[in-house]
Amino acid sequence: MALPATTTRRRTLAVGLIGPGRVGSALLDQLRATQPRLARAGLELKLCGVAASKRMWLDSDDPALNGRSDSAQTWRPSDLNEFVDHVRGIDGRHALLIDCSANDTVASRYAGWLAAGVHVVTPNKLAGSGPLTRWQAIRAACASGMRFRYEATVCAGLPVVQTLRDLLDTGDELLSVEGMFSGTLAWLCNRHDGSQPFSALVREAHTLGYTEPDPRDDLSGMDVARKLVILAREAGWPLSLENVEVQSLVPAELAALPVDEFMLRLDQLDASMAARLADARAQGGVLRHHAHLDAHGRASVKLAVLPTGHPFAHTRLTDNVVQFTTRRYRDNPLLVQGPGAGPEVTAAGIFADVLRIAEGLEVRA
Ligand SMILES: NC(=O)C1=CN([C@@H]2O[C@H](COP(=O)(O)OP(=O)(O)OC[C@H]3O[C@@H](n4cnc5c(N)ncnc54)[C@H](O)[C@@H]3O)[C@@H](O)[C@H]2O)C=CC1
Ligand SMILES: N[C@@H](CC=O)C(=O)O
Repeated sequence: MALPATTTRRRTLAVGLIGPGRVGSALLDQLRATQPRLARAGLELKLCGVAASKRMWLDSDDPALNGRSDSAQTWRPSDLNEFVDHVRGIDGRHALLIDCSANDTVASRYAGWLAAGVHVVTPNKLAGSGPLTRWQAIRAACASGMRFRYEATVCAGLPVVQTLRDLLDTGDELLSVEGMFSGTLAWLCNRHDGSQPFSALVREAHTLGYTEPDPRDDLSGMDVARKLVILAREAGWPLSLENVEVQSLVPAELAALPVDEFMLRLDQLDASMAARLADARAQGGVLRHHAHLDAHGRASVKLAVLPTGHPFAHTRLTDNVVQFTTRRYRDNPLLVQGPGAGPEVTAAGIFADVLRIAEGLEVRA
């Protein structure tokens, strides 16, 4: 539903952002830039705080701290309980937390926040793909009317979760999903032509904000496995990560290193990736990172050689492709395709979730 150009219906949503990294910062920029337009549409997204892993900012509520810094708003040590209490406020206002971290401890708090009357939006995949019981507790916590939205967990800003939701809510039945779900691997496959080492491309993808905070999550296939689990659960299938067959590109000796050390030893991937490229060319094909999920609970993620005439061979840059085969779309699957990684597009996916929640808010005095 489009925002009205102008309105007399005014709503305010108190917002707290957790994880001001690449995606979180892009979202803050977008929130700032769209404020006048939202105000005309009767919506105030009131940023009440930002929490990083070690410190947080709350909007000027501590006279002692503010006094010391000449009334400027001040950063202080991070404390999620204090942060959430502050965003909720004491006046029963509408409140929303946006988790832009990739942290499991933060994800483990969602059910409690929802139960306490706070909406949650996140691109963090760890709740949707983590322990099934935790996922079920989050869904159960929404029963009181709180909203939990996570569109950006699957293919960043592309409307994948919502498309599946709409299919199911209108009575369709999911039979299978296949496609390319990693923006990073799509970009790497498109750029890996032998003119520079694979490791240099991984570093560039990291700098561009396409990879996960730890790029091994992408290279190991785990990021895509998480997306399959999220989609499966959306369809009502009780899939967990251990049910997904995943082919990793990370050599065992690099798997457990601290991330900084892994980045220093990235060139250890170069020889095997050069060999895979040569093999694909010898077969007259291209490398593509491919995933598949079906109603029988089969789920797999792998780097495949596809013929050059295959539709997935003609994708560009970070393009993801998600192909839903359903009862209605059985002969000709429904496709969602486009850029699937990067701070800007991911932030826009999160922002759209925030607006969907805001749209449903009742006006409170
Ligand atoms: N980069 C992309 O294209 C996409 C990213 N995502 C997801 O978005 C999330 C953020 O990704 P990036 O911004 O790229 O990562 P990032 O590493 O740039 O930012 C993560 C932020 O979270 C903060 N953080 C970590 N632990 C925290 C804690 N306990 N409390 C508060 N803050 C904490 C870090 O300090 C950092 O500021 C991840 O969950 C990622 O999977 C989802 C779709 C696309
Ligand atoms: N690192 C992820 C970002 C989006 O989920 C990817 O490359 O797809």
